[in-house]
Amino acid sequence: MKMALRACLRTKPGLTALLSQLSCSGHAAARRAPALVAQRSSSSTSQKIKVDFDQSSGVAVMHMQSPPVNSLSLEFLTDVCIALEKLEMDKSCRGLVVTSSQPKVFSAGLDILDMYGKSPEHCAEFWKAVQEMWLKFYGSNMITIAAVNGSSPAGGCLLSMTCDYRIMADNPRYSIGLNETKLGIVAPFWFKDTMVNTVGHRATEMALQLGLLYSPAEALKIGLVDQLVHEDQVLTTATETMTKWLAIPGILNISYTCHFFHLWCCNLVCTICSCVCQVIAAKKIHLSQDF
Ligand SMILES: CCCC/C=C\CC(=O)SCCNC(=O)CCNC(=O)[C@H](O)C(C)(C)COP(=O)(O)OP(=O)(O)OC[C@H]1O[C@@H](n2cnc3c(N)ncnc32)[C@H](O)[C@@H]1OP(=O)(O)O
Repeated sequence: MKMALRACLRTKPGLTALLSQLSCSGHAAARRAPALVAQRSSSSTSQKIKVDFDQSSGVAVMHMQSPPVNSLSLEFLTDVCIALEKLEMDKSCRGLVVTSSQPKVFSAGLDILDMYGKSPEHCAEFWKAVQEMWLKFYGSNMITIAAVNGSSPAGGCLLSMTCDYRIMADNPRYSIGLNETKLGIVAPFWFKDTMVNTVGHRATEMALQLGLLYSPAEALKIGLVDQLVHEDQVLTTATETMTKWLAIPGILNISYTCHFFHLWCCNLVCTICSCVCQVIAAKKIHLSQDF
């Protein structure tokens, strides 16, 4: 699925334009962008994101450093999008590892304080930033690996699922999953679709209906993560794994993408049809009650 968006971005200038319109240009441009210096190794830091880029390997590591739990606030999401945009523009950067600088937590998901009691304008901007993060990761031209070195509920799980590969710390105290139902929230359809593309329909159905959070071992079993390693090895394993992925010529990825893009389009059409059917059904019920 991620590959599909990537192919689409490569082949359809229209979508690229659409994505760049959706991109950080509004709120993000107003913020100071961390610069990536063209040298062998460089480091750029915003308040909440630190990016180390090794030019010799073409791999960048994005450290999320927003205490206490890397919750996805508007400010945090904006910094992530700016950093991603910068890396994307640098054609020498081919791989990205995302990890957390916070102990025990990869990301706690959407910042609940940024969603509660805020103006409609703030909520709209916040929600746009969430979608933008998803689009930028899923549509990235880079190979992306999530080094999940702590718990990763809800939006944190979504973030990891937008990556090509997930390595999680093998610590039973950590958990990962889309637990929105437990919070009394319905996960948006694109959260659901991202999970379907990762673990399949049945596992997603169970996970979402019950709002399940999985231990690392359970997550590995259903394919929510791809590999478990000792806590201290998460980042090194991610960079080693990246070498394998980058050894595959990018062109081969593209051929898979066409197939996945087709599936993604079908899925979107089905979702739209199902929404229309629900509206028609609701109207019919309403009319039949009138008579
Ligand atoms: C219409 C919307 C559709 C989309 C819907 C949902 C998507 C989402 O992502 S909603 C967010 C869901 N997130 C969660 O349910 C996670 C809740 N947090 C936790 O489970 C734990 O905090 C976590 C396992 C991440 C870490 O546990 P601990 O290490 O034990 O830390 P604490 O629980 O003590 O938390 C420390 C500190 O962080 C604050 N916190 C935690 N999560 C969030 C969050 N998502 N947003 C904002 N703040 C968060 C927590 O309140 C503590 O604050 P203080 O009490 O001030 O120290």
